[in-house]
Amino acid sequence: MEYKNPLGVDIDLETGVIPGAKKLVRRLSDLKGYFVDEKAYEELLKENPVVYEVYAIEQEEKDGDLNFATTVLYPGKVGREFFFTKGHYHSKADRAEIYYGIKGRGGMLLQTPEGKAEWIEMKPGTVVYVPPYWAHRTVNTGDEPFIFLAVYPADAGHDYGSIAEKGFSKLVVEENGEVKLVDNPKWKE
Ligand SMILES: O=P(O)(O)OC[C@H]1O[C@](O)(CO)[C@@H](O)[C@@H]1O
Ligand SMILES: [Fe+2]
Repeated sequence: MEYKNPLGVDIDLETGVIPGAKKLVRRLSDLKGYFVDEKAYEELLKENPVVYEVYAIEQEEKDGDLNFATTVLYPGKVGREFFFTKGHYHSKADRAEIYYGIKGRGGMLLQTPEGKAEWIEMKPGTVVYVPPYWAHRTVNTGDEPFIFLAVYPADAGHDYGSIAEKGFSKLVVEENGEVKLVDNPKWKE
């Protein structure tokens, strides 16, 4: 029987970097059509800031194996919408996921395929259980990088389709200095 080698790796708790991980960078230009305020999007696109970076250690997409990744989600807004990750369902829809807050302030927006949304605030030490079938997006509501770890089935996959098309049923915005969940005007049942 051939066994894979165990791995121990230290996450840099200040920067979120995982040594030896695959790095993925998402700039504002990778998020075209995701933010509601298109005018504000076009304006900020002139700087095309990095919105988030992912450091992932991923296995072959086999049932029963696990991936883990840190995401460094930078502070910022497009109009009144806080910076967020694209958000996705899993290609194998019944795969769950665990998130763990490492640094900064933010939260997770989750939603069922029917559009029922939940918001879970996250700070260092928060563990979030993402149940099977729920789409999930992380949002930086603070003014420093929001860093978290995610552990997910190696065969979960990422289904971006319907979120890229319709977004989530709720937006996470700043209103009078508060974090508010408001209905997404673009959301069509
Ligand atoms: O894939 P998204 O929605 O852009 O999120 C960024 C990353 O966050 C994770 O959910 C966990 O780090 C990755 O699976 C994903 O690629
Ligand atoms: Fe996921």
